[in-house]
Amino acid sequence: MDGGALMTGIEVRGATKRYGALTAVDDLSFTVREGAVTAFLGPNGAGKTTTMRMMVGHITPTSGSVTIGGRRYRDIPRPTTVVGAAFDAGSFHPQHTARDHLRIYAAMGGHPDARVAELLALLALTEAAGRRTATFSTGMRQRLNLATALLGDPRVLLLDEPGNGLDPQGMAWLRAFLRGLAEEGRTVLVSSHALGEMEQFADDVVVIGRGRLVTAGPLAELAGAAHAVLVRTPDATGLTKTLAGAGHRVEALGPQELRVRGLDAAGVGDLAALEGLRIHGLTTEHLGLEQLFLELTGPPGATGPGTPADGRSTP
Ligand SMILES: Nc1ncnc2c1ncn2[C@@H]1O[C@H](COP(=O)(O)OP(=O)(O)OP(=O)(O)O)[C@@H](O)[C@H]1O
Repeated sequence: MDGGALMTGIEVRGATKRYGALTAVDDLSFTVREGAVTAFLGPNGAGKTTTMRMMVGHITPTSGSVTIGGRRYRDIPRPTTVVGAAFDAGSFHPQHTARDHLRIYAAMGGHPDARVAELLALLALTEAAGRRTATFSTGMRQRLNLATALLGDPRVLLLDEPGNGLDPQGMAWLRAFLRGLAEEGRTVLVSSHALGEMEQFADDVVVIGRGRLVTAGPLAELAGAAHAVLVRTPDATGLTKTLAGAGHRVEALGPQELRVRGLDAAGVGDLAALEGLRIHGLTTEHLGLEQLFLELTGPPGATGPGTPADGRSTP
């Protein structure tokens, strides 16, 4: 996520949006790189939609800037050829057919009419093309929304909760589809509050809470950092003292079982060896993104980001 490859990357710099006394987005900075799927994560009301709407100029930041390929959306000529955005999948005119809908948006964006049939085929909507959108299922709506965003063959895709309401099959299809777009070199930013969904296919994550950045970076790095080590030791008391003294979090699971955070298995073994403490077993426990997310954003009602975990174990 370095700033070098920002041809069609997204750059959010100190973006703030206030609504009266409420600060929906608060001095937010992050970048989104091309050729990757970036999961934009946060609990309800965190400010994801507000931030994404700033990217396409629907909302003007109170301060700070949001640029795509170094330009504000409104300064991009024929912007829908560069940026495709999908927000509310429920906002189609109910009497329009899928084909009508796409033809109207194609005309508005100056895209060739032939693109409509191409996209209907790509999104498996050809058979339903003549049906009124009022009769569409959630999955069809989400696919029509994606088709609309793709009309201008944009290099940048901003998708607000595209997985909302999808069944497991629909979700599997969406994951493969978005990965394909990223592999073509596109910038794909996908918001979600359903974190388990994103864990399976995102390259990078940006986590926000209460309008502020909580963390951003490659998912693998974050998930790698979020592990615990389960230790079996007859010297639990001594090892707890040693580990806690070195600043690591230790939880007693039983008389001879500890869970350690902040250190990998080799580190635990080395510290124990230094102190002449016996280790009978070391297991690394990987935390899923869901657990990581809870740790980062805190449980509902927590006072701020970074609230420590409540010590629950993962299955
Ligand atoms: N037009 C508005 N006027 C006043 N407050 C607003 C407005 N739009 C959003 N907000 C508030 O800003 C905060 C962020 O909202 P936003 O919709 O961006 O969050 P979100 O992360 O997309 O949430 P969700 O996952 O629930 O969609 C919320 O507290 C919301 O109530």
